[in-house]
Amino acid sequence: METAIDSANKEANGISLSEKKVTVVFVLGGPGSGKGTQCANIVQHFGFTHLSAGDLLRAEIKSGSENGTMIQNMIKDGKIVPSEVTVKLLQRAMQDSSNDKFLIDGFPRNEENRAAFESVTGIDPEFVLFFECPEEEMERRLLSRNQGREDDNIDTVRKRFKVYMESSLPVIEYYIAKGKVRKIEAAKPVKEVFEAVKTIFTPLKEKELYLIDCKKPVELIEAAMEMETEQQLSTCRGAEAVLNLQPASSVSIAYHSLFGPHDDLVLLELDEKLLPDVLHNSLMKMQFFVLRPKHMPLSMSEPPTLYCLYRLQINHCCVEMHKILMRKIVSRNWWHQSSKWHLVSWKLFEVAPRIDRLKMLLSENPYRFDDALMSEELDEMEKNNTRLYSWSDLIDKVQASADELRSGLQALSAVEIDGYWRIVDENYMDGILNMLLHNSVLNDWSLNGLNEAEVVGVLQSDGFPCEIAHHCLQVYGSKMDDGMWRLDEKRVCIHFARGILRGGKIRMDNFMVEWMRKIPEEMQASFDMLTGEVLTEKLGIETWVYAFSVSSLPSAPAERFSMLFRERPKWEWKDLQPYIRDLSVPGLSSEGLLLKYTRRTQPTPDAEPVFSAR
Ligand SMILES: Nc1ncnc2c1ncn2[C@@H]1O[C@H](COP(=O)(O)OP(=O)(O)O)[C@@H](O)[C@H]1O
Ligand SMILES: Nc1ccn([C@H]2C[C@H](O)[C@@H](COP(=O)(O)OP(=O)(O)O)O2)c(=O)n1
Repeated sequence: METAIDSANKEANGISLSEKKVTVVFVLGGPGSGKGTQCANIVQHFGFTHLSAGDLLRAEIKSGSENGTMIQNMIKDGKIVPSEVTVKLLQRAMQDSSNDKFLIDGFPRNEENRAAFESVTGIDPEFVLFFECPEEEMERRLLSRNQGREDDNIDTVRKRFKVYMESSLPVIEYYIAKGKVRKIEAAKPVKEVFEAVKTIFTPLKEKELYLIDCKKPVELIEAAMEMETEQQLSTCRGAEAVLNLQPASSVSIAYHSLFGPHDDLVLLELDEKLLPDVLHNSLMKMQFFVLRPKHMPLSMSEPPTLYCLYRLQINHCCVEMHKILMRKIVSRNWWHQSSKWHLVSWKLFEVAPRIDRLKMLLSENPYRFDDALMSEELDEMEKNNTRLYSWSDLIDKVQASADELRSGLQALSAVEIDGYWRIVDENYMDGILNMLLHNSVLNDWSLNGLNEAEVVGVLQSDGFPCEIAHHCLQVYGSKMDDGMWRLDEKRVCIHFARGILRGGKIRMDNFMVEWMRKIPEEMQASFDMLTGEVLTEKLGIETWVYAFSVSSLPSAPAERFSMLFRERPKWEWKDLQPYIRDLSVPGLSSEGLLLKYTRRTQPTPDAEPVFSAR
């Protein structure tokens, strides 16, 4: 009968394992230190294949190999079997496996083992996991192991300890010198030991990022979630466990092998109202979408810069999604292995939506007077060529929730025209606002009580499209309870200040004269309104004013601060505050932001603090 050793011999000239690019972790420690127990956990969570040298040798005895008796006698005596035999068994097991990540447990047990493995396979271990445990504890464990092992008797155990001290410890010292040993205190309870083991394997896993593939059958996701979370969270299972995850916490989830491998990120967006449905009834209809484009940054060290999105579909019709309950980053890897489940652990980070990107996209092609004339003639082809974005295009490109996108569009004063979201050119907005004000004088309208239908009708007859007329009311006014519109003094005044300052820096007195001249009679402008819109500068005895609008600054804090300090190396708090109050960084207070990006100095205790670049 052909044994494992015989056939491994035959294969010795086949594909070399080093060509197969395998990852090997050696697991060492005294007999009974818990190597086998922890290896089982590592396999479950990190997708390695476990190869126990002892188990392979015992299987070889059972197989009736010609070496069987020799191996049996050596084990009974606590001795180490010749490397030739053990290395071939390991080599054969690795070659037979479709996995490329192996935990080799109980090997190399002496220098000869180590050298033979190295020269036969050419493999250098990724690292060596070393379980350190006092002898009394190991002895106690071995004598109550109850696996029917012939060598778990006090005499053999003592011999094994001696061999371990004399032959195995030098191997560990060899790897310590190479900086490869990761030591674990193994005398603690199994769970605690595994916690320590996990932290060692986690950085290894983080080298790769994976995602859920939306094209795979949904039942598999659910089944997989059920399986893993059942073990992990007794009160909270399946999709519920995922949905209930708190930011910065994590849960391990298993996916069926049909899902892998993946290399992207996922984020969850879900209408709160749908939650009960999702949790109790419609689980089978869940579908996951991946919206993160390939070019997104993958750095795990800066979670707030990562954006990912996974969406929920119910009954195969896309549901309008209102609220991000959480964003999830699949932060763990996915080892290909022969067993059918793969494991992945999710970590949640709150991330900010990419509103700068929205601004950039919409600024590519603002809506101008010409568009108003051409709108009807523009066919689909032309629209594609002129970079227009519908709601769903923006959801895809901006990676914000529906709510965030809506408020981003509002902040940019964007308007939906013919199904595409547009920023309206400033000159065009100026034209329509002036026309509205002009008509209010002609028709004796009060700016505190404008009739929508009348205003829109008149503006339309002046050649402005209906959507733009409505948009003008929305941008510069607010609708009151009685259905009438009131123009907002501040917004109108800022509009005119911006218009004047578009020409560049201007002396304060000239600016004030021109500004007052533009402002409608019913309104009162005050310079305070321009906080966060303009900066002033003393040149000799004169004060000059220039546009520096918070809305034109990037929304990412690092870029924002760098822009601010480029503008002015030192800022007093009262000047700085309007330019940073809108910054919202999940998990970081405004105090935290200042600490992170600025250096604060206070010449005397009662002087105003001054902020400069850190
Ligand atoms: N951390 C631990 N605390 C208590 N008992 C343990 C622990 N780890 C393993 N054991 C038990 O000790 C015995 C030896 O563990 P095992 O994993 O077989 O060790 P090894 O593979 O290093 O010889 C087993 O019966 C196991 O259930
Ligand atoms: N590299 C190895 C590993 C194990 N053996 C033999 C000698 C060991 O005492 C037995 C049992 O090893 P195993 O790793 O299964 O068990 P313990 O860690 O000693 O509890 O197998 C060997 O000869 N060479």
